[in-house]
Amino acid sequence: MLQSGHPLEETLERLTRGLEERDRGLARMIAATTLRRLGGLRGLLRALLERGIPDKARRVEILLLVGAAQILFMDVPDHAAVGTTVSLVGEQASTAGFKGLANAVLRRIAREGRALLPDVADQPEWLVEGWTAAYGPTLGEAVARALAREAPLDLTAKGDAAALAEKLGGRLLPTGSIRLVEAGNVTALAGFNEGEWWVQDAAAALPALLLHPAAGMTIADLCAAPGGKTAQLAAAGARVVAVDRSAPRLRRLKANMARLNLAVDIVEADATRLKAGPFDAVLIDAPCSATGTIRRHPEVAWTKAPADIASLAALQTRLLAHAADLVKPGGVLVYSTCSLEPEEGERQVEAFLNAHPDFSRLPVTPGECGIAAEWINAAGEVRTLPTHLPDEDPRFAGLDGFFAARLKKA
Ligand SMILES: C[S@@+](CC[C@H](N)C(=O)[O-])C[C@H]1O[C@@H](n2cnc3c(N)ncnc32)[C@H](O)[C@@H]1O
Repeated sequence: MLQSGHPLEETLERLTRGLEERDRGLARMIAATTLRRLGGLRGLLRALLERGIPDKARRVEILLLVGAAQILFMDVPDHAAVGTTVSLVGEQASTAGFKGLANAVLRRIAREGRALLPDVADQPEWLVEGWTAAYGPTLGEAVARALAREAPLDLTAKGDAAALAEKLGGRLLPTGSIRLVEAGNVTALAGFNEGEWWVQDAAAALPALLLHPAAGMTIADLCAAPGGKTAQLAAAGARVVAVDRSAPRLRRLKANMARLNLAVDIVEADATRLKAGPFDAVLIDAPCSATGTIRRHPEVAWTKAPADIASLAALQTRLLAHAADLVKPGGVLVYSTCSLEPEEGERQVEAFLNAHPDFSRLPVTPGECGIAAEWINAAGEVRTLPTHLPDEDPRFAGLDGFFAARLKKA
């Protein structure tokens, strides 16, 4: 998966087909924990294996990472983690010769525990350096640490959020999202089949709120699938034109709207060439590196490279430039990304405003839509971080890293 760049969920879906739900859950947890802690775990193996592992036995390294993750970060009994890993190493002729080594390394990790972990970040260095440059050394490192934690489950209610929070025993956040921990299988939660809510990180719900959607407004959602923000706009009564260039993703959007019983116009198109509008409001929830979602998708940290950020930023620039023409005079444009990288957020908007003097920021104000002052930057844009929304109980803490700017056309 790390080589192919395929998403973790997709890979697990394929590899665990046919397993019982409990075993699938355990496999998911082992894989996600290994990826969340990959930086530290790799450093640990480098320190313990003075001579390294030959390239032809890469599988041994992967098994050791997975074994160490279970010993150091999961409730799996040490003897079980050691035993399973060593027998997997012994299963293939090409790696069987490393059984003794695997046994010795894992037993040492079990004996000495987390004290053995080197003082290195769990996220790739180039990303940590970028966050340190963007947010300062203290906050940048705190962001990297917060991204290694598991995220809670946030839901957006189609109707009365307070009533739904009570029904599900969840916590109602100031922005209207509902936060649950240890929810298990989401499709088994009350109200799923009835279309009363959908899964959406609390920060991901902010861009649509900034438009103050209401009946009588026509809104183009230019990068709409799978439809989290489309659903918010439609549930508020707006007429929504949901555009996306991916047919499979639009099929998911369609299924989601059917479950939620929401009607939207669906258009399969490249939004950089779309001929439509002008609209009262346009939302661009642009494709991005998704580094703000590493808590939920830990593979993102290891499957993205600096060149991806540059090419995504170029696409974002084109999307913004074309969207400018789709907004009617006096209308509003919200641009958002689930990225922590300023190239995909703050700098994108700065460049757009320099090139489009008919647009200006419509700053977000503290308290608007329940948005805390801490989540708003000096320019009046939303910049959430995984360190935001702290809580005594870490299972309830954090937000995805999101950027959202609201711009008004003269
Ligand atoms: C961040 S996701 C959108 C998530 C969605 N707004 C939500 O809240 O559920 C970005 C989407 O942009 C779409 N996309 C990428 N390039 C596009 C383009 N040129 N035109 C239209 N859609 C595009 C992708 O297919 C993807 O579905």
